[in-house]
Amino acid sequence: MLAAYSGTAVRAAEKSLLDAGLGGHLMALAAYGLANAVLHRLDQAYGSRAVILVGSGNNGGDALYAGEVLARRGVAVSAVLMAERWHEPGLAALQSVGGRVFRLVEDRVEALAAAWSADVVIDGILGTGARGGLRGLAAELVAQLRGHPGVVACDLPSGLHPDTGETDGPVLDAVETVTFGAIKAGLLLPPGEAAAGEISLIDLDLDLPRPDLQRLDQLDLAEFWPRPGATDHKYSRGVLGVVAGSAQYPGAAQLAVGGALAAGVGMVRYLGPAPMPPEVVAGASAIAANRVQAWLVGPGVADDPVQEQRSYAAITSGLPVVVDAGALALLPEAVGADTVLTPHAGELAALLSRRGQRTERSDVEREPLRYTGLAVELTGATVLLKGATTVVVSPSGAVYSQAEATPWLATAGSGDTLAGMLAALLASGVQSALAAAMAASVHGQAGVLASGGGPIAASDIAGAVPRVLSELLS
Ligand SMILES: NC(=O)C1=CN([C@@H]2O[C@H](COP(=O)(O)OP(=O)(O)OC[C@H]3O[C@@H](n4cnc5c(N)ncnc54)[C@H](OP(=O)(O)O)[C@@H]3O)[C@@H](O)[C@H]2O)[C@@H](O)CC1
Ligand SMILES: Nc1ncnc2c1ncn2[C@@H]1O[C@H](COP(=O)(O)OP(=O)(O)O)[C@@H](O)[C@H]1O
Ligand SMILES: [K+]
Repeated sequence: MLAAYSGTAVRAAEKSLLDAGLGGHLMALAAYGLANAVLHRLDQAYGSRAVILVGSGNNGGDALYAGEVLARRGVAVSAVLMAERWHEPGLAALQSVGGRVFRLVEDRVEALAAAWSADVVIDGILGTGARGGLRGLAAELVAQLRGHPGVVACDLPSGLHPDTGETDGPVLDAVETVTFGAIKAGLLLPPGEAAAGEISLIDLDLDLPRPDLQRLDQLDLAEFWPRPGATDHKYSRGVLGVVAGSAQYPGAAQLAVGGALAAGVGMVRYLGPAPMPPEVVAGASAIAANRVQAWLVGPGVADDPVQEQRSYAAITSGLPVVVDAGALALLPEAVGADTVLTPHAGELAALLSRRGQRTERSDVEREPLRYTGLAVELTGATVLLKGATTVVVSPSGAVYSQAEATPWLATAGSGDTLAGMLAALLASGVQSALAAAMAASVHGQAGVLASGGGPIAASDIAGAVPRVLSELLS
């Protein structure tokens, strides 16, 4: 499990060490970690060139001391002072080993040329002390360096909000971010997380609280994915009730049920008009509440009053329920954490607008964590926001982000499959936010496996799920 923290939490954890006079020691550890990561990227240190973009705070200080280490190893190092102030001892250390210095206000052209001809550009402009994004000349230089293949970010890409992943102004895409003390949550959150590249953590032995964000890995999935025991039978594994599809949209129901069966559930009971595979119990007009452990409602139900009525009954049944697609519009005033909403950005904007918070899709795309949290606050539900990186927020404050997916998953019906997989986990008794993160991860991995780098149809995703799971669980 990757654990990530807000910038504030990391700074608070550092405080006792700083109070004990260990600030210089921490900076030295950070600088060595950063320099080592850069050295790993260079074929050989001697004869390579590095340019350091230096902001006014300690982030610039870390980068300058890393520059000193690199220069001692034979790298030709130049620093570009981006602001009117800089970390004086750090600059003196770099100059003492022959580092060159440019000042952005005076030497823009030379600084830009040096950066473009450098093997590595270290982005040390802003770290956890930033307020807002890059402005003025710094923003211009960074925009002119867009596409540089050798950017290594110091602690985080400058201009990326450490807590939220939001960006305000240009951000330089890094191949690697060397982050200090703890992974910052913003490095794992859309829309800015892609700028971080590969993430390396330099341990500073901080005493950290509960993480602000978690990302599940393969070991977590293997631990938490339900597997039947020798004494299990179909009812003990969990029975899922599904209200999906309509005469107009039968396919959504088939994909959702396909997702649930692939994820592994004891039985699916289906309400609706879509043709179902033989393993599904279908045909009843209602299902007594005690005959299922969880519900999935919504895919393909819009504009079918009977399906909408059934969806509403399931949502208000008190059982765990996944509310997807058309059923999002049927949500009562308040629900509980066992209700999991699965909107994409457009559906989340519509949901918030119905609750009196006028929101556009572009707002959600700019600040996904904030608007997902707002939906949790306004509904009481656990919310999974779909996208290239999927974000899950629960009323308990737990936040997950999963980024296994491929853009080939952006195909009609892909979300129906995800909803089915998630609902299967709820029926098996997995706690809702964890189930949401697990479903997003395995859905993403199944998409990657099914795609193999080329296009997929939604039904291919469910087809690949058992292979992903058998690899995980064996
Ligand atoms: N604490 C520790 O022990 C350790 C900390 N470590 C390192 O310290 C980093 C945090 O350092 P930090 O607190 O000095 O802040 P930092 O991110 O360098 O930038 C703030 C400076 O930039 C300025 N500024 C702000 N916003 C701006 C904007 N939008 N555009 C332009 N300028 C802006 C602001 O100046 P002001 O405007 O306030 O005059 C201020 O001077 C952290 O990320 C990690 O790398 C590690 O060494 C481990 C030990
Ligand atoms: N660019 C992307 N990269 C990776 N995954 C994506 C991307 N766009 C969408 N997805 C994933 O594909 C699925 C699309 O769901 P959704 O929009 O609900 O489709 P539908 O409603 O047609 O089923 C989600 O799981 C989402 O996370
Ligand atoms: K930085």
